[in-house]
Amino acid sequence: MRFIGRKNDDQDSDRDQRPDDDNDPIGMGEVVPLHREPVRTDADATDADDSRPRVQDVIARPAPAAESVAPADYDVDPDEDDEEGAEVRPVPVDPVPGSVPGLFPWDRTDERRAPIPLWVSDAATRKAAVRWVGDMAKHKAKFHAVRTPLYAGRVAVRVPRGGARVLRDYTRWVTDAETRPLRAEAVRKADAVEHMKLAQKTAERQKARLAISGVLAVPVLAGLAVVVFAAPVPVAVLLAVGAASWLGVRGGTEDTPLFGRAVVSGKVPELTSDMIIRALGSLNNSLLNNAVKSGRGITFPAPITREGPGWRADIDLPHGVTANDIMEKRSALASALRRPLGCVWPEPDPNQHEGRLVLWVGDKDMAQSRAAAWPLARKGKADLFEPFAFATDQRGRTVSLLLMFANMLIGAMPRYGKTFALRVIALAAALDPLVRLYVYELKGTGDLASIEDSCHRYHSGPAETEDLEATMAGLREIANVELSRRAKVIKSLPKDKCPENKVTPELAANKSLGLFPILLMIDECQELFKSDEFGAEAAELCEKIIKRGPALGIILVLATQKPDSKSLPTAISSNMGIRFCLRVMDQTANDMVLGTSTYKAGIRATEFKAKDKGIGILLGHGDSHQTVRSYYIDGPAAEAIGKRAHQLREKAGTLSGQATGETPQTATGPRYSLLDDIAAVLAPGADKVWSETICDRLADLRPDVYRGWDATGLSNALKPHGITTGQVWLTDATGKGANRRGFTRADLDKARRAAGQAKKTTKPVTDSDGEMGEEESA
Ligand SMILES: Nc1ncnc2c1ncn2[C@@H]1O[C@H](COP(=O)(O)OP(=O)(O)OP(=O)(O)O)[C@@H](O)[C@H]1O
Repeated sequence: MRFIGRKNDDQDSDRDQRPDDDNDPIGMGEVVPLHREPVRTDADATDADDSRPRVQDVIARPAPAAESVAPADYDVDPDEDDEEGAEVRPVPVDPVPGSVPGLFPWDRTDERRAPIPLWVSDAATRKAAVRWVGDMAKHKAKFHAVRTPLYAGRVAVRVPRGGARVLRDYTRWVTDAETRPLRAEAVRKADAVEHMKLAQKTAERQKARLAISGVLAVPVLAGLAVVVFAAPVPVAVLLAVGAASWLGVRGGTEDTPLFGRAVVSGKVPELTSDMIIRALGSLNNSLLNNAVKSGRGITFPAPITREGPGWRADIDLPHGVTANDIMEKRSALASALRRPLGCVWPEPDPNQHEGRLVLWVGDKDMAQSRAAAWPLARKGKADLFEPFAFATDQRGRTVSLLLMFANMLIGAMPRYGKTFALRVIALAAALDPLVRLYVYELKGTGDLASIEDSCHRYHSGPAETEDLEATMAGLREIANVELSRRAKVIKSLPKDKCPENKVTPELAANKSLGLFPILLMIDECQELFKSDEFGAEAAELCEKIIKRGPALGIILVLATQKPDSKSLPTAISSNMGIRFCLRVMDQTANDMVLGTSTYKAGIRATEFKAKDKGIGILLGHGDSHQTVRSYYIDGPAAEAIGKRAHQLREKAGTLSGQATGETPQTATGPRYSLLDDIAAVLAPGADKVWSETICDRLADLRPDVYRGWDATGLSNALKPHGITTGQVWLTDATGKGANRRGFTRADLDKARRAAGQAKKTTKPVTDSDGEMGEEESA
């Protein structure tokens, strides 16, 4: 039993020396923890208040017999404590023996080991095994096929020697050569009787063997004659090759076998409990050191087994040491185990206590292990309401991602796999025909072009003004229009159809509601955020989407190669739900992508090396972070998947926007400006107007652009132009006065003048429906 509070000094020192002695910490037989009941000393008697039980007054003494501990002893009545003359009565604090769960086997929470080995039950491990056998067979066939001429040469050289050996062995057999030493020994001992016995036996054997040879010679010679004179040439050649090979093998020496070895045994050292304990003891952790020294405190709740291409050990660390403590020292652990860093993966077990460590040690460095094929690469659809395969973990198991109701940030230094990771997400979303795709790639290399013809909006460009404007158009369309439209639709739905006030698969599938999931993806988003012209507005719009989008079925995925506060506003980095950080150089970048203090907590993408392409830390998708490698989908594979996605959408009738051939209104497309359009529909002489009136008139003016706009959307669209809407008193057509949201002509004129000054020459602008035009000088 254990104590709460303080024991006497002797006990403490003893306990220090024996940290794991559960049963007898002070060497006095079983001890129970005790509260001090009213202690009747003279000093206490003078001050009744001091006699109340206090935690630091806990004492210990030999345990009473278990049965003498009545449950009533657990109730300590504080009033009783105050009674003068009460006896010192120890009160156990541990539960009554027998009341603890675990007394009966069915009360225990023992983990059951899987009856079927993992390589049979786990599809990934099974696939890895089958793949290994196939690969090995292929490799051996290729290895020996290439060496065939060499083997033929060796056979030719060895056939005479092989023939001579066969002849020698035959002669030895016929002449009973193996008994020759016995006969010689009999001669040496001058044992005539023994010699005669042996000689007679030998003569009999020789006779019998010659007879056998004579009988066998007939079919052998006949067969030989048939092969030479009558057998078809291929059969004769095959038999000749077989015989020559046999003689060649017989003619070889042990040092130079006929066939070379196709595989040099690269034995991976086994992982043993001794190795693990020694390694844990070298991590400079005093609790671990004590446990290693005393030989107690580190236990293995399950045998060390093979799991996937590596070894798995489940370890219960000493009390007070957490799995996180070990993860922080992964590199020291790898050094202690004498394995490359990319092979050593300590992790917590989310289903167990904090001190349970799962240590997986791979046979190969993660970066060198073979990349698995993406499960959706050849067939299948995706459903963004369900997790889709995004990556594999160190053990080759699929790691799935549920993007619905979340946002995602991907960050890394250049050339470490951001775009490849984005490609997996983009292709998965493209394979869900319900999802509307807005894809902006500001590197300009067309890395995501494979899904262009499935996208509602797609733009790829080297972050020039027009590329940023195209991206802003998409952002405005979603943040200023879609968000409020969707919120209205959801609000108007009956409770039984939308109980959680968020988009459900059923609502998304109902085309008339327009609540299809939207995936907005911006690669190299730092280009947008650091732009003087668009940065602030982009940050504001993204924040809006991040906060309100998930419930409304809108998913924002951002990728950046420059995770610093200027290139990635904190309001955005701190609100992203899912994060994937590939290799970064420093703590700041690490914490920007993965979240504040993650570096300190030992979650470090800085530890990846130059070879760790596509490998990163994924956080926010499950209970704990994971090191994963995104699926590798190269250009041609992406093209093929993109084509399939387009066909799926065509069949489902969900192609829209640019995918249907609609030309986005770019800088060279139709030219118009929101401010000019408002000026055009504002009644002459009116010095103020309601937003809803302007929305109706704008929809009449350009239905393709302004249809569906409401007062909120208009306010959002006007904000970047410096116009704030507010309550405006006007009378309606019936002459009834009312206060509604609107703005003044003075504000409109001011904004148009400002726009004119900012752009003396005409310059492309985007409106809030994502269409682009040109704003002219006022
Ligand atoms: N999952 C992966 N497995 C193996 N290699 C990968 C993986 N992902 C990326 N790579 C390799 O890394 C290289 C760079 O990838 P990618 O183009 O995605 O980098 P990036 O971070 O987007 O670069 P940039 O910052 O220049 O945009 C690729 O050419 C590819 O060879």
